[in-house]
Amino acid sequence: MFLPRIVKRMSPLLGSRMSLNACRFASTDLVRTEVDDKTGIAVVTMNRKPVNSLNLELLRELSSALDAVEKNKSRGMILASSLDTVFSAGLDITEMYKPDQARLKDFWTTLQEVWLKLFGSGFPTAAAINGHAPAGGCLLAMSCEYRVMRPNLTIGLNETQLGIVAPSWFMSTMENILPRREVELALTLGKMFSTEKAHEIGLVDEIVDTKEEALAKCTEFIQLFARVPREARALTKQSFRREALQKLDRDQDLQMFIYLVNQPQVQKGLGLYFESLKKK
Ligand SMILES: CC/C=C/C/C=C\C/C=C\CC/C=C/CC(=O)SCCNC(=O)CCNC(=O)[C@H](O)C(C)(C)COP(=O)(O)OP(=O)(O)OC[C@H]1O[C@@H](n2cnc3c(N)ncnc32)[C@H](O)[C@@H]1OP(=O)(O)O
Repeated sequence: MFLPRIVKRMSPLLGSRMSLNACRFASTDLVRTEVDDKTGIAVVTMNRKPVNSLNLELLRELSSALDAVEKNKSRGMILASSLDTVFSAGLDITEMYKPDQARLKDFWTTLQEVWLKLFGSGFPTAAAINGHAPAGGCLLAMSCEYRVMRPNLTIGLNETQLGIVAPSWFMSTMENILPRREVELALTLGKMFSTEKAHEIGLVDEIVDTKEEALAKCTEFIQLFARVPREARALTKQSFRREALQKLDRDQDLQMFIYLVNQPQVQKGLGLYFESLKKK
């Protein structure tokens, strides 16, 4: 459950530029939201060790954080990770392997919700990709309008490598950034791009050395819109994204997901993949 703890104070504990400004914090264990009072930009930080895998609870808290950013009328939102080397490992395999059926339904519905809110948000969004971003992690980053990444990491939709299929709205999200042919190739290969390659093809906008620099670049991007009327900007962004958003038939997508995940060969594949991750 989202229980925001909101305080207003000067924070000598925070590093970088955030420390200079009074900040409001709305935090839970899994997601920390800090709004810089000077810029009005919210930094939403995922904090689920060891790899920010997206389980039901993390997704619920992300969903609530997005509601809070919208409600607070923040100038924009930066999505980041508290972990040193991982942005998000994507969907938590344990939610899909030998699942409790009621929870599985909740899990997928909440993922849809997070995507609809993030991809369809009116406020400006940017991802500070300070660690690897496979599959669902890549989806979150791609749902933002701008991506800044540290070097020597990986990002991509690797689902086919796991023997599963990325839903069509994952594909549309990548198609919002890259040419269709490039997307088809990336998805059929289950390609994980290095930071450098992702930058070369335009999946990532900038490469920086540190998380602090990534946050600063994301802030600069969001501040580009400071003088653009908020509503006009929001409607323009949403017009560009409407087709992809409307294509998602939530009920049908849920039924398809439940059916596919419960197939014995998919369960076997997920089990083997999970074991291989553990043995690593
Ligand atoms: C033919 C028909 C087809 C089928 C259709 C079927 C279904 C279709 C429907 C839906 C599609 C579903 C879409 C899914 C999208 C996804 O997001 S799936 C998840 C994909 N994610 C990954 O492949 C990433 C896997 N992880 C990694 O590559 C690495 O962990 C990572 C690079 C992120 C970090 O590396 P490192 O720092 O070295 O950490 P470790 O690898 O050592 O991992 C630490 C512990 O974390 C556990 N873990 C890692 N990833 C996950 C995860 N995604 N879920 C759960 N747990 C994870 C790992 O096992 C380690 O645990 P341990 O410490 O050993 O207990």
